[in-house]
Amino acid sequence: MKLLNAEQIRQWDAFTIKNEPLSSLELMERAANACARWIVQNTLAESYYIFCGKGNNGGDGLAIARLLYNANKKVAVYILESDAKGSDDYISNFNILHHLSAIPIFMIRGERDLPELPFNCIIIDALFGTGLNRPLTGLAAKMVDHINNSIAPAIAIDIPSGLFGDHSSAHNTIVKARHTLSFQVLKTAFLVAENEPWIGHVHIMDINLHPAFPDEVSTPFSIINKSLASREYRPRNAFAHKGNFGHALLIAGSWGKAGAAVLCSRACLRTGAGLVTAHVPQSGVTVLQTAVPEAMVFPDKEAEQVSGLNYDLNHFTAVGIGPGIGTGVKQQLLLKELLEHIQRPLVLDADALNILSENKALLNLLKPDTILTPHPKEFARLFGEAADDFKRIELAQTKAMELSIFIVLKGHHSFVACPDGTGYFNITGNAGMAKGGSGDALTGMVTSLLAQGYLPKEAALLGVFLHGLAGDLAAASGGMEALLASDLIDHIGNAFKQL
Ligand SMILES: NC(=O)C1=CN([C@@H]2O[C@H](COP(=O)(O)OP(=O)(O)OC[C@H]3O[C@@H](n4cnc5c(N)ncnc54)[C@H](O)[C@@H]3O)[C@@H](O)[C@H]2O)[C@@H](O)CC1
Ligand SMILES: Nc1ncnc2c1ncn2[C@@H]1O[C@H](COP(=O)(O)OP(=O)(O)O)[C@@H](O)[C@H]1O
Ligand SMILES: [K+]
Repeated sequence: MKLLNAEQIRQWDAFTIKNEPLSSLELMERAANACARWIVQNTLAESYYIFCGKGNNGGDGLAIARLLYNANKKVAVYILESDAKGSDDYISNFNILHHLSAIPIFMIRGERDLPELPFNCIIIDALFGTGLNRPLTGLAAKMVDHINNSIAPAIAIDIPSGLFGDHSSAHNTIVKARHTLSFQVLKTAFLVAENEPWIGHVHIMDINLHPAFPDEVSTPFSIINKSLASREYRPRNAFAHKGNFGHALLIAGSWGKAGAAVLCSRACLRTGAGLVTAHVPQSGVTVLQTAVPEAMVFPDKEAEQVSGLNYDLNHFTAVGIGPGIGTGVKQQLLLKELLEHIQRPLVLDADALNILSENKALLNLLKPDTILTPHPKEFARLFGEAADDFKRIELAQTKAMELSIFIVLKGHHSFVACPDGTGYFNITGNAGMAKGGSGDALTGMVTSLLAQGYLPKEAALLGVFLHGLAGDLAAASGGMEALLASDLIDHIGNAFKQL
């Protein structure tokens, strides 16, 4: 699913108005209806304090006020006064509301006009939406501070006021919403960690924008959703044999970190690879053969670390390297040798990435379409710190293009930067996965898909989606706190079944 920017969402509104056709006021009514319905179904409050600007976001707020009143809720409306006369649809809704004398409307001209907010009210934030074009200052910023200083929860309409949809809002004054009710599609602002303090729980209201529009626009970003993942998925042929599903090689583990090799291998097998060989130090052999009897083991000549490649890499259909290997001289030499000789699809994770960070010249050895799976710290070590999350995403895209590789920037919404300049945000996964071992499972899963013949882009997108979905299914059955990477791996099968 394409990820549209604020301007494209505005164009989608206009396209719907022209082609459905309907009036913009009717579309606003549809949006307000969806929000009011959600508010009635999901909240119980003594009263609703609705803060409105004079643009269309404020128009939404005025319509919501009327609909909540019609649903027997106690409402009061506070309008941020400005020199602007207000958008047409704002004015129409203001006139309708004005005639309903039962709803009190207050104009806020100065700080003294700000109402006291009782603890048992709900604040509806309809001050600014996607039309925000600069950070809030003056009375608007004071109003937001006033909302944020209240203990009553705020529900933001479309986007918390003060937040930009498509770029960083660091240092802005922004409404801290408990819930955000947004329209039709996710905005980029909801996908980055730096906005977590403002957006609360995001709920997407379907307002039936015209389905033909997304096909007409091109966007660099997309969302990995179930339909995209299902399109990538290739079910197994009934007459298949293990030779059809490739042979994955995983180079992982060191003394005290044999678990990384176990998790990685198990995830690789659970994702469907025909054969899995783990190259581990000798100390890891018994651990691996006991914990994952389905995997074959290639014991290194060293006891505590992997140190060399004494086999033909062409024997394997895909290779994953990094989890728990350490960053010593021998591992550095091993990685260099691997990068020089490999002719197969490759995934680099964890310590393999840390070695690259300390030996940047190795980046030039990366073959096209290699997949790197850094978390934000590993990414910073590799490519430098970014000023904010949006800049980090931009940097990932630049580097993916420059080096012709895939970069899976891991996080709550992992971002897959592709060498063709496109990028994909994942929407599965949960905070239960924020625990050592989850990343090792991802390495095994992506390597497994590569081994089975999925193209690197397909493997990265499907792997990230299934990994998050398996985490979600595991969390649904055992809760987030208790979630182990092993539980995630045990749910990979159920994740496949949902495709
Ligand atoms: N037909 C449509 O276009 C629909 C629009 N919808 C709503 O319309 C919103 C967008 O409405 P608008 O484009 O009118 O924009 P806003 O309602 O976000 O308001 C923008 C207005 O505020 C001014 N402004 C921007 N930044 C400011 C700042 N920092 N300080 C003071 N003033 C500032 C702008 O000049 C503009 O006049 C969406 O977020 C959504 O809530 C929905 O009703 C769905 C349908
Ligand atoms: N809060 C979260 N929401 C969704 N996914 C998460 C969250 N925290 C971690 N993850 C996922 O778990 C994995 C953690 O990987 P990583 O940081 O490399 O950890 P590890 O120490 O297990 O290797 C990533 O795929 C990441 O996207
Ligand atoms: K808002």
